[in-house]
Amino acid sequence: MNKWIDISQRLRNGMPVWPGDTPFSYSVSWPYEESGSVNVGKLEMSTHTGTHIDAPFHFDNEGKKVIDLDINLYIGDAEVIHLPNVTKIGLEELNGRSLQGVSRLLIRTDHWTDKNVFPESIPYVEPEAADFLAQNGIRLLGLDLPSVDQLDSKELAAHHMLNEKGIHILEGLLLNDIEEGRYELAALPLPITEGDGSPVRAVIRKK
Ligand SMILES: Nc1ccccc1C(=O)C[C@H](N)C(=O)O
Ligand SMILES: [Zn+2]
Ligand SMILES: [Zn+2]
Repeated sequence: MNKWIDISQRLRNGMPVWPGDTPFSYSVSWPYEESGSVNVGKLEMSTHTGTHIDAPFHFDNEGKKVIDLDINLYIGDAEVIHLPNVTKIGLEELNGRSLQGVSRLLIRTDHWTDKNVFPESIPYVEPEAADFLAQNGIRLLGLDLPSVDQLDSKELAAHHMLNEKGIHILEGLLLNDIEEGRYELAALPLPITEGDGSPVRAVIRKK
């Protein structure tokens, strides 16, 4: 049996977040010395910190919230593909990839090299790719990038197109040393009732 591999960014003070968004903060708000029995921590963070999922409510006021998402999306077989040196993820880049019998696709671009700094530019998903992925049965798309759209995009064409095609989004994976192939994935969101997104602990295991 292969071992589970952690493909999540560590949540830590000072970690990079979307420009202008809430910095990640963990502190012990009620220390052992004061309570007499326990350390109790306190978190402040954006729901889009590190490795996380987007709920459709993130980009659509009428969209589903985290609690409405089917947990079955986030556990099961996944294919990892490596697309190094791409500036976009479109039909050309995905051409010839066999996605037979798998509904989760994780794309390793290696583009976000220094995970201590937010990237300046990233490859983005082309709307036509969403169509292709949906036709191939993909329901969850994960990337080693902080967005599926260009960082300065206001239209968020890829977010919307993926959502329209029934494809859910997982962002900020760590896939540096992960070779292509078939894995099992588990990346469950927290049950945040009104959530527009949620951090996840994403893990994979080679099949
Ligand atoms: N946190 C933000 C603040 C302002 C504008 C966008 C974001 C995002 O998080 C977008 C990104 N595509 C995301 O889903 O993580
Ligand atoms: Zn997000
Ligand atoms: Zn997003």
